[in-house]
Amino acid sequence: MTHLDCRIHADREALSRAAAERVTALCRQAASARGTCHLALAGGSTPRQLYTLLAEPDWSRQLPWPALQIYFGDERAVPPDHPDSNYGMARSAWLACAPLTAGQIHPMAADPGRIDLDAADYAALLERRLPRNEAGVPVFDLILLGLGADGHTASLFPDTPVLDERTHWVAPVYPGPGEHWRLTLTLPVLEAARHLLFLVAGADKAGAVARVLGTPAGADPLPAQRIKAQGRVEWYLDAQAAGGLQA
Ligand SMILES: O=C1O[C@H](COP(=O)(O)O)[C@@H](O)[C@H](O)[C@H]1O
Repeated sequence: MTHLDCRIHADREALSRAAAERVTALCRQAASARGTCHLALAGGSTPRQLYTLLAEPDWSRQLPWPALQIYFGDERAVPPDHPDSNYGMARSAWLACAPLTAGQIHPMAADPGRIDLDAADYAALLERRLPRNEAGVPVFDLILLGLGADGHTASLFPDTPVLDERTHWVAPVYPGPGEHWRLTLTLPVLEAARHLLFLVAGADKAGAVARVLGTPAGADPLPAQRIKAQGRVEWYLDAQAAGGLQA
């Protein structure tokens, strides 16, 4: 990865406040430089507190609302009101009270019965709405990401074929028995983004963080280690998640 930048915060609360400040600043920068900010949200437990903060008036008034276009980095094939829906979580924590029109929010619809078509539809949406780089890859201004204890990011799981996907911008993933099918942005899209912001909290992530940030990629890199970012990558960790890094 290039331009690696890692910040360690005392706890989840401090991490979320710092991330709210950074996300707000990056959205404002994109809006003033290019008129639009194409922002992809992460799901999972870590960003919920960030979204809740962004819904508060002090943060909300700083966001360039008319310029925001909101997308998702990954999604499970569940209805929006399902507890595992990334869109459902972002909607209840933030988007439901945001001054956005429906046309500014782009949930990643995923239905297990037509998952390939859903992937193609979301990729086509990205091609229509986002600027593209010289290789034709849609370019986000900012993608928020998390890191699972197993090293997955977005829904790029270790040892799944999606890690080799270079020609489709959105792909289906089946993480394993008992799991929902998912859709995810693929590595070329993460790599083309202007900014990637990883938010990682909790002691269960310490091993994955130490491996991704503290060791060379080696022969069997974790999904997050495979990202050859063309833009800037920033890691916001809490002290527990950073616990395996050398001081
Ligand atoms: O499965 C997922 O997990 C990752 C990490 O989530 P967290 O709960 O450990 O914060 C998340 O980034 C991704 O969007 C989600 O679908």
